[in-house]
Amino acid sequence: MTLHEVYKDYFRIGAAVNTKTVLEDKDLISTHFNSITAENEMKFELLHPRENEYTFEAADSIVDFAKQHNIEMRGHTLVWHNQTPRWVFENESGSLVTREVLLNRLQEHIKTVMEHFKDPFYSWDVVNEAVEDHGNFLLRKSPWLEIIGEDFIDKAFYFAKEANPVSNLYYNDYNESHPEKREKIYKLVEGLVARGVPIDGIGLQGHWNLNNPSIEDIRKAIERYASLGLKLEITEMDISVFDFEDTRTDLVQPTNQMLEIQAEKYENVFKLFREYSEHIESVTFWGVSDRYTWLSDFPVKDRKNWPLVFDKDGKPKKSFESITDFF
Ligand SMILES: Oc1ccccc1CN[C@@H]1C=C[C@@H](O)[C@H](O)[C@H]1O
Repeated sequence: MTLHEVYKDYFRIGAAVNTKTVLEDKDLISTHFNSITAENEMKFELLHPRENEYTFEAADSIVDFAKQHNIEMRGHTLVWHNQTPRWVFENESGSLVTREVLLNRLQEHIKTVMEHFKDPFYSWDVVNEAVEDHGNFLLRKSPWLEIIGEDFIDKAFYFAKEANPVSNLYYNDYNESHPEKREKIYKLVEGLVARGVPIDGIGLQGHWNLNNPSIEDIRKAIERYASLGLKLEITEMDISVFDFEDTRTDLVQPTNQMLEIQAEKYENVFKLFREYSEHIESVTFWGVSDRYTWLSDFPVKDRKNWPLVFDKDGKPKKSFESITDFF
């Protein structure tokens, strides 16, 4: 059976794709996934590189692929501190714009993007990674926060809801299962809900590795976020064979032990997802197969990684069996 068929009674199964992988991996994608996310093509810098110029071609080729194969889409992402062009925050003289100017630019971007993609996606990451990982500040320093103020998040959700009342609107973040970050994300979203901001869900990115986070920490995060009465999506899942701090560059393929541990971790994580499937709308892998993963360039540049359930040749790994052979 295919991945999305196995999970049809639980949640959507998605993959992050780009204009290259939708061509090279089209069979694997159309067979195993019923949701796709554009890895980069719907980010601010790629849709709206200059104030009066929108470039939708690359994103449209991905949407066309999804339509051809009856695959649903989730949008990523409208507001982020990364991959956003400097022009958004500056006026002609290069100094920072005012709160009003930036709010107008944000509203216009969101309205234009939502109106362009006529058929609404089932969900959108409205704000990505606004919470500071460590320390006393709740929000990460960014031009969005510096120029607009703390309510840039509220405003983004209101602009998105006004432009697209159909899609589910998400706050998305990483390290979401680390207790300290979990409580900060919870506090941010609890405030949004309390103010009546139109947020529908929390995206747990799920960039994990063989050793971290523990299954228990992931369970606690799912329970904590679900207690807000919101939907959950696992939005960018991969299980790196290296710990975040591990900078080794000697491997040209994963060791058998790594693949065994990875398969066990995928088995336990998906067992947990099935247990909480009433709260989980989708599980998206941040890539299609080990042939291409963003982790081969992060956190160590040019260091191959093997984090997904299909190998570099598109063949199912032991991890694939461990998440499909459960009944
Ligand atoms: O795991 C992390 C650690 C530090 C910073 C960001 C991240 C994850 N950040 C994600 C990863 C890749 C990008 O393509 C996504 O848009 C972004 O949401």
